[in-house]
Amino acid sequence: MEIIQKYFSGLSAGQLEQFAALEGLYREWNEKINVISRKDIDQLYERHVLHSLGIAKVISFKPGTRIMDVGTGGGFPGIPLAIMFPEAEFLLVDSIAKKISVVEAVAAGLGLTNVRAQQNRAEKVPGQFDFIISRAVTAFPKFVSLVRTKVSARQQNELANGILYLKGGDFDEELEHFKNQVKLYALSDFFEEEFFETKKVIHLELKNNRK
Ligand SMILES: C[S@@+](CC[C@H](N)C(=O)[O-])C[C@H]1O[C@@H](n2cnc3c(N)ncnc32)[C@H](O)[C@@H]1O
Repeated sequence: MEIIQKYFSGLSAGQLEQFAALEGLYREWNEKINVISRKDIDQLYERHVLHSLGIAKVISFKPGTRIMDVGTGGGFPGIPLAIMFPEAEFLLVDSIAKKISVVEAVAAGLGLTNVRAQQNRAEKVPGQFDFIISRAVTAFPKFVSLVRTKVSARQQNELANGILYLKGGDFDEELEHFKNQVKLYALSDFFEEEFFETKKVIHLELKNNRK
């Protein structure tokens, strides 16, 4: 929990309470439905919460921004970002119903009013969003093809609407086709822990977003 305050000052008492409550909620729910590996749950704040908040180092979502988290699993990166940006609207989507039930329970436990959860395949979700966020779902080119039509043309943030994808390791090959279109933000520029050494936020602006 201290690791969140180390990198994000100015959180309200309510936000601090919500971040603090995550550990108990995930421990409780992870016993019923496994959404986080046992090894990782001991490092929940670094590997899941702070990693998700890497996106908050790249953009501060304006109030009213609509964000879809695709393949959210137990709620990452969507839940920590929904705590961070209470005035932005988050739709957390996963194709597996059990995972969505964990997301709903955690969001209710935190009292988050800006989170909706939907069991669906990303490509079937109706509507459009300013940003599609995601971590660890599929190879980048496939991901782009899944969500290409889901990005709204109405711009309301400094960063152009599109995809914000959390990736680690060597993904040069996956980005080959998008080389001149993506912008990479190294999380090691923001966070000093070894876990973030190769972690990046990939931003891809998506235009031509008609169906
Ligand atoms: C490895 S997990 C990652 C979960 C979470 N994003 C995280 O980083 O902890 C990938 C998740 O993506 C979901 N998924 C894969 N393809 C999907 C699709 N087309 N639409 C919705 N969910 C999908 C899977 O059900 C799974 O829960």
